[in-house]
Amino acid sequence: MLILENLSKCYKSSQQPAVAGVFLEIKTGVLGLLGSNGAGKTTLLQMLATVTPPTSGRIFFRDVDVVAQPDFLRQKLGYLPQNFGVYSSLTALEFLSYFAALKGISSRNRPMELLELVNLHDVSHRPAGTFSGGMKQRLGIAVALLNEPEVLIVDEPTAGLDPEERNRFKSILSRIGSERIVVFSTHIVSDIETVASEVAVLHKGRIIECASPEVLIDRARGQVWQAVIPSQQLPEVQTRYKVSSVVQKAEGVHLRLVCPQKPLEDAHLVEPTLEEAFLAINEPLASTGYVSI
Ligand SMILES: Nc1ncnc2c1ncn2[C@@H]1O[C@H](COP(=O)(O)OP(=O)(O)OP(=O)(O)O)[C@@H](O)[C@H]1O
Repeated sequence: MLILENLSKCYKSSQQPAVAGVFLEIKTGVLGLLGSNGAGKTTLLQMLATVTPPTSGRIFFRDVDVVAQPDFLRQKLGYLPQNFGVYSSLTALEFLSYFAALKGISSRNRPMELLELVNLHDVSHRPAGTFSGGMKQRLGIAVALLNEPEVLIVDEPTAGLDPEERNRFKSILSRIGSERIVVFSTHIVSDIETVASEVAVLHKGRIIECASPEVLIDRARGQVWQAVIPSQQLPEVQTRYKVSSVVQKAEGVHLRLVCPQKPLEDAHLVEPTLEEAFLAINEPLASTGYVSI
């Protein structure tokens, strides 16, 4: 288990802390760290990955304080940073073999085993520079897994990927998360939906929610409504309520909105989506620009 205790990070150039007083207990499984741009996700993951030290607070891995002893976690850690780059002229196999040598991995078979795991074995002899964004990300995961880490940290892995690549990537993360700690950050709610066993929501450096997707959806039951309104009423409804979807049809505008009480006379309750569960959490989230794709 990874335990974050009152973790904070203040950069010298900024008056606001990037991460402020975070407490978290991270167990085996996939933790999705959800937050809008600038919420502090990268800073938090960099502290977890022992790349940057916290200004205050502690991180424990198996009861060892890894702020004081970073090497204890580093040996058991895989980290895929946000801007992972490949050496374009090296083939996937050469690239992995190069990192295997750097990390002191003696098994000659390990690079090919990992290329199979991330489904790149068929293109192992292709230069990595010719790969799509998703293929490069999968190669990055293979690099992060070289040392068989117990903790895998992945920063915004699905940014810029098409839906098919995104799904492939998520299924790899969920397979890895069945036996290790995986922490990945995103600002896309639908990324969390199918892969994360727990979700922590970061807002202005603070964790404002941490629960499983099922619990979050359950809490939103009774607060999500569907209604059909004339299109001229839409601007007013949008200013008064948290509207989660709008579909224009011949008979009027079909909309879904999040509200603790019945908002409109003809509204009826519907099953919440995870995105609506986030809208229901509290006010700041409504304006943080989460997108569902
Ligand atoms: N090296 C740095 N020096 C000063 N301020 C920084 C530094 N890195 C991040 N920040 C600031 O800390 C805050 C959190 O940034 P961070 O990159 O951790 O957020 P994020 O949630 O990962 O954002 P994004 O989704 O855009 O990557 C922001 O206000 C950012 O401007």
